[in-house]
Amino acid sequence: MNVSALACLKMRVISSNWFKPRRMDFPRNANRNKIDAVGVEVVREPPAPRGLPLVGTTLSLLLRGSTAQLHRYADFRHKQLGPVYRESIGPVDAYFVAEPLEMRRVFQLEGKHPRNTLPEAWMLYNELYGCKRGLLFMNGEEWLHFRRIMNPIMLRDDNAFEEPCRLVAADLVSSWRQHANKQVPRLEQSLYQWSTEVLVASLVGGSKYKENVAAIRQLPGMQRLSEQVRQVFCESAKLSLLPARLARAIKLPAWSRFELAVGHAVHGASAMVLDLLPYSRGGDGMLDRMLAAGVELKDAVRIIADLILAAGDTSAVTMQWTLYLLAKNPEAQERAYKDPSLLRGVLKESMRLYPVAPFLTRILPEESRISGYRIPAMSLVLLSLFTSGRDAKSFRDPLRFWPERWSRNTAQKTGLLGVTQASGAIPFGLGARSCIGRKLAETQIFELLTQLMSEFKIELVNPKKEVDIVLKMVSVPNQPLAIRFVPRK
Ligand code: HEM
Repeated sequence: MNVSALACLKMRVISSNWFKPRRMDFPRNANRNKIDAVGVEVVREPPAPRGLPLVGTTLSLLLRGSTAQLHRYADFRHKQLGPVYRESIGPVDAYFVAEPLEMRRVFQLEGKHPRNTLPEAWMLYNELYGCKRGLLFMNGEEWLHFRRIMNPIMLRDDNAFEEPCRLVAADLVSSWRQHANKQVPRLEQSLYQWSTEVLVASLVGGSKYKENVAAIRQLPGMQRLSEQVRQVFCESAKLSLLPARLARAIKLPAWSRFELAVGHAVHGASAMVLDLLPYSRGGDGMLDRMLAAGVELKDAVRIIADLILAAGDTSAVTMQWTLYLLAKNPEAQERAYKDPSLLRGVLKESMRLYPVAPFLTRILPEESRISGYRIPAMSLVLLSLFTSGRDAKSFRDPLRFWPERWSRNTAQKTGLLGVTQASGAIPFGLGARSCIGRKLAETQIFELLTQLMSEFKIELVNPKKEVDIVLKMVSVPNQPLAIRFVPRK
């Protein structure tokens, strides 16, 4: 990690302590029309829910499950107020947008140096420790400089991620073979380990990783790294319900645990990059390519350390939702087994229904119009991906897990069988600041699914038990997934 980037962070997540309070810069009454001097332009204010004196709408949010269910709360508000509305949640004043074309427009309005928001605790940590971090935390010219270097390295089209992803997936599937027919133990931990190893393998490149896999696994920090990354997410999630500065000021154990977890993960990941140097030289991995592109080692270390964090929860959690959906829908699973080209649709459906980041955030630099509503400069805009991904206007039979909906069909305007507006589902974001790990994430999930499904059926241990989203920084299952893999032969 939405540390989304570290979070991709993941950031994505909003809780009441995420943002600093902003001055209310226009009156609260919704839909107040304004006419300019020549009587031409009608500027509307977005609708806003009515709140109680002093507490505003906090009570409604609490009754609907608090910030752990913010995606459902925003969904309820969209149904009540429409695809664009404004609400203050705690100290945070935000504009929520769920209309696909208007969401696209937000990316056009984001400016040359797009800004999103990050959890207060992460920012506070960096401030206290004077930490210089990776892409997720950079802004302005520094971000643009490194992003331009990293784009061709990470979003390239030469299938360079395939071999590292294949090798790491083969190891995981082989470890799962020992537990065939039984509930997979420590599923979440194994998937964190898988995403961390995929990143390490991609850093050194497929052939170098193959040559040195035993030595790399023996590196002192390697065993601990995925657990350190997982801990950052566990501790960040706990802290996301409290104002971080207050938690620190009153010496809450949650802050100390968070500080410790981030310290371990950032140092562990940075040390790992240095340890990998001798193995990556002369290969085609990301690390060598970054250095060849002129990135100084100290910058490569901080950028990669954050990639390791950003990759951990996003890929691991997306894979959990994908396994859940396949197990819950055995017929769709059989169709995807028989026709592996459907796997693309499987992943798209999983991220549409269960977006790891249920909200994308942007701070728009200029005063803008969204759906005709005035959005003042420097406003926080939240794109409600949970709502837009489940909207019948964009997706036929929207709650159905239907991988074929993404198959080509020329009779449809979008060219896709069950999709009316594809930008209703943008799990990696759009535009210049969209997820830089997209290609790696897609490749690693395809590789693991391909190997797993060719050998096993994926089943739920308790098929009747419904699993739902809870927001803990990102959208995670509200209970540990109980899955088993049943050999096909
Ligand atoms: C299924 C897996 C993943 C999902 C759903 C995901 C999603 C996202 C989202 C929604 C954003 C913010 C985009 C925006 O604000 O427009 C983001 C940013 C980011 N992601 Fe991912 N991500 C995934 C995997 C990864 C992986 C594997 C890596 C690292 C290799 C990664 C690295 C990053 C970074 C560094 C950023 C910040 C980019 C910037 O600010 O320039 N992500 N991701």
